[in-house]
Amino acid sequence: MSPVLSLSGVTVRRGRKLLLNNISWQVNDDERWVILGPNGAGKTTLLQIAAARLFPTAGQVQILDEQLGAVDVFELRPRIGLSSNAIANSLPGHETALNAVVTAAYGVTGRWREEYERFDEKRAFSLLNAWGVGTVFDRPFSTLSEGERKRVQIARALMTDPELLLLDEPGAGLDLAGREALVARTSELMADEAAPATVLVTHHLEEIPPGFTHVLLLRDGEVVDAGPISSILTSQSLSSTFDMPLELTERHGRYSAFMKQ
Ligand SMILES: Nc1ncnc2c1ncn2[C@@H]1O[C@H](COP(=O)(O)OP(=O)(O)OP(=O)(O)O)[C@@H](O)[C@H]1O
Repeated sequence: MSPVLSLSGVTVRRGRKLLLNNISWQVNDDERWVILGPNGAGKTTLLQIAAARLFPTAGQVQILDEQLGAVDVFELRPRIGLSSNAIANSLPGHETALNAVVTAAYGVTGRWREEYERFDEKRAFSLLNAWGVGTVFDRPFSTLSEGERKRVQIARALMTDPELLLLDEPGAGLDLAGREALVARTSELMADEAAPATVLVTHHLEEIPPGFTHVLLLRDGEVVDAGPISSILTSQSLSSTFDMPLELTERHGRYSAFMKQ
C-alpha cells in the first residue's frame, strides 16, 4: 500500500470565497474513494487539484510521487485518467467516439495531424467494447446519447492505463438502466487488482459501485469526515454533511438515503 495522492493543508481561494479550506487527505493505491457533499461543497474543485489541473492557493499536493508546482504537469497528466463534464465539453462534437478515446493517448481532445499507432486504435476500440459502446465507435461524439457519452468518457480516461482514475459524476443524466449498467461495469473494474486507485464524485448514493472502500464527506469546502465507507458512511454523518435528517440504508453493498420521517 503506497500513497498515490496526498493533500496537506490545501486551500483554494477565489476573491473572498474559500472553495476549499485546509484539506488534508490521502489516497492509497489499493483504495477506491467516493466524494459526497452538497452542491457547491467543493467536490469538483478537489478533483481538479487531484487531476493536476488546478493549483491550490496554499498547502502541499503530492500526486503519484510528484509535488504539484515542482513537476511538469504535461508529463504528470497522462498518468491520471479524468472523466468530467469539462473534458466532455472540450471534445470536438464531430470527432468520432473512437477518436475521443484514442486522442487521450496524445493528451489532446481533437484529432489533428498526429499519426496514431495501430496499437492505440486497437486499445481504444477494446475499451469502447469493454464499456459497451463498441458499436458507436464511428459515430460523431455529439450524436451520442448521454449514457453513451459517459461511457466513452470513461474509456477515454482509461486509455493511458492511468495510475489514478478520477470520475466526476459519471452517472449524471443516465436513465435507471444506464446507471445500473455503469455501476455494474465500474464495480467489475474495481474488483480487478490491476485497476488504478479511483476517486468518484457523485450526488447519489445509488451510484456508489460495490467495491468502493472509502468515503470523503465534504461541506462548505471542509472535510466533515473521511475514511472507510463501513465506518464513516452513516445516517449521522450524512445528516451533518447535507444539513438534513437522513436515514441511510445499505443492501448487498448498495446504498441509498432518504429524509427521516
Ligand atoms: N472562479 C470562482 N470564483 C468564485 N467562486 C467559485 C469559482 N469557481 C467555483 N466557485 C464556487 O466554489 C464552490 C465550489 O464549487 P465546486 O464546483 O467545486 O462544487 P461542487 O461540490 O462540485 O458542486 P456541484 O455539486 O454543484 O457540482 C461553489 O460555490 C462555486 O460557485
